[in-house]
Amino acid sequence: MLTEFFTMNTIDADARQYLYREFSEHYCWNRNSKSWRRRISNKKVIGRIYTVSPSEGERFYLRVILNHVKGPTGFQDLLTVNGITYPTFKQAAEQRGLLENNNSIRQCMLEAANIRMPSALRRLFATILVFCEPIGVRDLWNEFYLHMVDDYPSSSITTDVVHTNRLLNDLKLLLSQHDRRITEFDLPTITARSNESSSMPRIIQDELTIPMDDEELTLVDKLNNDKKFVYNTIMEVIQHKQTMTFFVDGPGGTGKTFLYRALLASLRSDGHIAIATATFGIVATLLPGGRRAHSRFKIPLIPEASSTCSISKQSDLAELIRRVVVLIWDEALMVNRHALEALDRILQDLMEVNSPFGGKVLILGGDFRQVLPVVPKGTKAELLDACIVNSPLWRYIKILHLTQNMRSINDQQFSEYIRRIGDGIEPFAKDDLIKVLSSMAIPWEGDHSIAQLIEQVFPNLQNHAYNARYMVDRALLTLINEDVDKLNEKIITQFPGEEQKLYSFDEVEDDTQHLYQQDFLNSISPGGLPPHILRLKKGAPIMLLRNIDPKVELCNGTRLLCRGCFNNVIDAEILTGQYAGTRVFLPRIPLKTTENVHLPPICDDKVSISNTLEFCTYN
Ligand SMILES: Nc1ncnc2c1ncn2[C@@H]1O[C@H](COP(=O)(O)OP(=O)(O)OP(=O)(O)O)[C@@H](O)[C@H]1O
Repeated sequence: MLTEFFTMNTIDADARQYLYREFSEHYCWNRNSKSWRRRISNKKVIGRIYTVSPSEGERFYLRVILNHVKGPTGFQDLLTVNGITYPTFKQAAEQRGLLENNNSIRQCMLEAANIRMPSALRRLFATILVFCEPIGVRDLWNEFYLHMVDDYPSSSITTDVVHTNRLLNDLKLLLSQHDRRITEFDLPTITARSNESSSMPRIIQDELTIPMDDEELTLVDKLNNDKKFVYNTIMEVIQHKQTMTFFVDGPGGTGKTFLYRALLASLRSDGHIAIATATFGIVATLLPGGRRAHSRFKIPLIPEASSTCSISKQSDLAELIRRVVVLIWDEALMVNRHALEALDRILQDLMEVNSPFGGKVLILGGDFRQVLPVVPKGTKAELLDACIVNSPLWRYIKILHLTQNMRSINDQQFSEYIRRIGDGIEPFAKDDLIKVLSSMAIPWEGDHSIAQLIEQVFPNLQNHAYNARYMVDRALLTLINEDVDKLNEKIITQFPGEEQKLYSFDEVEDDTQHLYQQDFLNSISPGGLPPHILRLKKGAPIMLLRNIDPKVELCNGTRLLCRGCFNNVIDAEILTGQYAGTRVFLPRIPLKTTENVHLPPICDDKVSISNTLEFCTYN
């Protein structure tokens, strides 16, 4: 059947659009003539390939390739990758990026080193140390040392030791942003300090030296009336060293971020320390020196009623928090109240003050019209219970309101419309559906309306593939991942140039008997994990789904432009924010679902396996 499948692919162009397992859905097998012929009936057929255990060696790798290569014309074709024919299916599968290769971390560094961007390479090396738990760190150091120091100035008297120390100090700084120490890794010892002048902890120095351009200092003068009132109320409390927790409530676009920036600029320019955080990394990037609240305060990822933050009283972070005059937490409504309660507990403990948030001035911000915190598979009651407004702390919070929409100040009709929806007073057109303004809508007239939508949002896409400005201003948003995948599929084909496919390596932890087949794992995308196949082209916009490097604003939600794509690394350019234009390397990193995925139970003659297992992917 397989060799006849090859034959059909040689003679029938239509056949070549299918994988082997899909082929039998369109062609049927004639036992007598031992050949395939096109199906005539519309009967639904499900295609599959016999399962093969990894212990069967080459047969297993042949199956892996068959599950990814459409229209092969023979074994030779399957063994050939980029014009080179490999002696085994295993090698061919590795070359196609279908197998996790022991060597893939080295390959990743190698691919990145060829692009000759030493500072991005140093950052990549630190990312690999933090996320990929590589074996043979010293070998990687030795092999890529020269590439990583390539841009350090050299003179006739510069010794190797100078470069080594400089590189180690740079790595130390990069690792410290992930709360990791360089001494945890098998790297040479630093024999000379960088020019750190004071004994002040690095974390405090960083806060005191957050860069601020002149524009930030002018924001206070530009505040409109409602923001001015909120600003003065907060500043008065800070200046009189009183304690208070505020909640700044404002629909999207009313200038909450603008207000925080004005507050931060005023306080920091007076030499005060003000910590800026947000629930999501991408929101935090809008604030100078902003960090994700969970990572800044070391809040557990899934906080519970009695959780606390893991900050020891003697740590530098504790010292920083003691010196802080104000803490800002944007988009606080989208966080589980247990996270806020954990912060309250740790602040009381660190400050040794028995009042809400240890007597610190805390500014929470958000919009009551936004979505509530996520409680996976939670009931309505559980969802409501998770909101910070239902925390016992809420009664200590003073609410301040912003009302004037500054983002659409020149479009009152839209601004009013958005407010009515948020307040729940826009009349329903039918059931619980509201009518979208006709100026914003493309009428649904069948599938071609999708093409129309794409054309409307990305006009003349082919001519703008590398245009960062063009990409920044455009995005299609949808509610569910399935639609995202469908739209991505359509849009990526419109980009010029050759497509590169990147595959994840999926596995179920503790499934030593390989009861879950690769192709099954590849076919599911549990929450938070990307799809098995990433189709990329140079010039295509991409979005990062993981907090990799908050310092350069590389976090969940950062938008980038693909500048190059290899089997183990993506060369990308940051599109927005302070670091727009910076080139970064994105390696494959292991990802794990935050919760157990309910996989179907597998029953075997001898084995049955529980159906809630952790699912990992290496994307
Ligand atoms: N007083 C002001 N003067 C001029 N522009 C302003 C003012 N306040 C806000 N803006 C502008 O209005 C836009 C929206 O402001 P901002 O992003 O601060 O709102 P937001 O409430 O944080 O919105 P969201 O909740 O959607 O994040 C920004 O472009 C900001 O620069």
